[in-house]
Amino acid sequence: MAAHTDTYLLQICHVCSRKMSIYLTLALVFQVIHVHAIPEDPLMTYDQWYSAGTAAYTKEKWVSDCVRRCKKRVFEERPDGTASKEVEEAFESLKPYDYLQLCYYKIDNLEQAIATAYTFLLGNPEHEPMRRNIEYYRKMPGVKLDWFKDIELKTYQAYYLQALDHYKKDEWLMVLENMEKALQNYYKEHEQCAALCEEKYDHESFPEFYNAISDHYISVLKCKMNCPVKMGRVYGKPNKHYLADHFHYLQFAYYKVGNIEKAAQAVASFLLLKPDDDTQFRNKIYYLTQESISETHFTPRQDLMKFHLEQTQMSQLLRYAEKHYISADSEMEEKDYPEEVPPRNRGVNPEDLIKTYPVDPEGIKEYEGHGVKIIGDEVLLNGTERFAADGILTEDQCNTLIELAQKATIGDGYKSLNKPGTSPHTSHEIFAGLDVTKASELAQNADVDPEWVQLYLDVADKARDLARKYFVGDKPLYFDFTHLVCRTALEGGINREDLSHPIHGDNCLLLPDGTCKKERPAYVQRDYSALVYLNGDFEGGNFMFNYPNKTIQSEVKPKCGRIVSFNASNLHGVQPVIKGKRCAVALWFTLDSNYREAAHIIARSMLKSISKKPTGPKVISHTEL
Ligand SMILES: O=C(O)CCC(=O)C(=O)O
Ligand SMILES: [Fe+2]
Repeated sequence: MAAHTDTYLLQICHVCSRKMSIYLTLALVFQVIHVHAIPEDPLMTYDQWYSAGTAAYTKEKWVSDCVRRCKKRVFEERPDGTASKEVEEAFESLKPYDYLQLCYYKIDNLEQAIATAYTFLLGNPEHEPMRRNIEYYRKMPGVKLDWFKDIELKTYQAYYLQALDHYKKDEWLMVLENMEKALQNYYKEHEQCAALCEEKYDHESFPEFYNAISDHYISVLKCKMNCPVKMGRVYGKPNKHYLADHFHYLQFAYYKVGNIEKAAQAVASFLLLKPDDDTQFRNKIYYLTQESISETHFTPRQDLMKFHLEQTQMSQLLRYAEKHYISADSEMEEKDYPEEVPPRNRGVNPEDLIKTYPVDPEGIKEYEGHGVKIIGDEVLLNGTERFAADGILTEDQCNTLIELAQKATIGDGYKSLNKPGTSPHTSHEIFAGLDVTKASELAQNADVDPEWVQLYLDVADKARDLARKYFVGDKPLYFDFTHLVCRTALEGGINREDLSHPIHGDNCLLLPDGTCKKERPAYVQRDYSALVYLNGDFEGGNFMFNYPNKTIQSEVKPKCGRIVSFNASNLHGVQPVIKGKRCAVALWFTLDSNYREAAHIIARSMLKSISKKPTGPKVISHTEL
């Protein structure tokens, strides 16, 4: 490469390169940072600008093209805020830096030539000519090391890369400091990226007003959904798990500095984004073996939950739009949004064991053996994949488990949603729960009789066995989460219009149109659910299966030893507990071994290690049905 010194050419090149860099800055700035700088030539589109620059470059017409472009001085508004696909792709592969570096070199701006060459090479490490250029620059006299810098690097990426550097050197506190900053800057950058999607939208035709609004909105949503993809590029290379990876490094660094709770939280955050990750699942099992850690510590971080919820809602909206608006080519309808509370007092007093609409007595089957009797099937319970049975626990066993539940922490399991002392679902009840890990810790600390915990684990096993036999046959069914919960009515809730537990599916997000989407943050891994009831001496609190419009399909009145089990997508809820305390063991099962709850295994081994041997016949056996 030979440097030109001709002054005129130098000027022209300067203009060209300025246009290129204005374009670069503007296109990136305009699209990413939302700053409306006024360019020299407001009528030129980005595409025109880009092709002008590249034409001047490729034809080595450093004079004519640049001059022609530079003479055009019209001060109107830029006609197009977006670039074509090809131009966008060129930018993504950092191609403009290739042009720019030569331009800078030709006008003897070595510092910028080096920075642009270096930036290009980072994104295109296999590019031999640029590698040779860099070698050439390195050997030039007067060149400073800090001229080799990445112009494209954003703050969020810079912190991320710094954190990785510290990670390599085992500097854990520095990893934490930089990775936390990287995360906060990622969210900020994402906000800006999403804000830019609100830019004007060019309609191909002239649709009528409502269609125009819908089209625009859909295009904005699509653009916003693409932000994490765009932002996951480091040095021009895509990383699909860029955001999730932050939590991987955070969990390790928090572990290294001894903050196991934050490490567990980071694992849960990672799994929220990438639920089938084996390594993090194994980490989770490992952390669960630590004394201070229980299942409840595996709650994703608030900032991520907020971010993830927004993403999920956007994708739901987009799907909804694609299904109902784009494909059907019709307007979205609001009219069949269901009511929040199902119609009650349908003239039937829920006194019977099971109330169904309609009732089919023929559907009742006796389930032979071992004291368990199926009292409700798909016909009786008026829906698919569901059953109810009696006799899974004796009165004594129910009382023991209720006693164990007294040790439950208020709000346990729903920490993030719950005001202390009330239920996450209704302000008229107290909600307190105990998971198996917590229960076994209580046994270990001699706060409860280990037999009680053994009973808790055994009834969970029995419920799982029943569900497996009823729904899946020979395949294994794993525990996903197990929770002993009591809901206690507060005074003065007689005329309540709310529910104890709003209508929901256990593995999906219920949308206003009554469909239930299997998407995070719902626990999509859950395949079957079961409730084992421990008492019936309270008012209200019937379990119900519901139609998508939230009206009732069938009800189950809780009583000691009764189990209701169903496909986790079945819509269901709990009617308000008007008086007294309602206790149950809630269980969620999964067919996916990646999600198996390690807590049961750990709890059993904890119990084994407790010297006090269980006595008496309270423990139920894992009998075949
Ligand atoms: O307690 C019940 O009957 C149902 C509770 C429930 O649906 C849940 O916790 O997801
Ligand atoms: Fe549920």
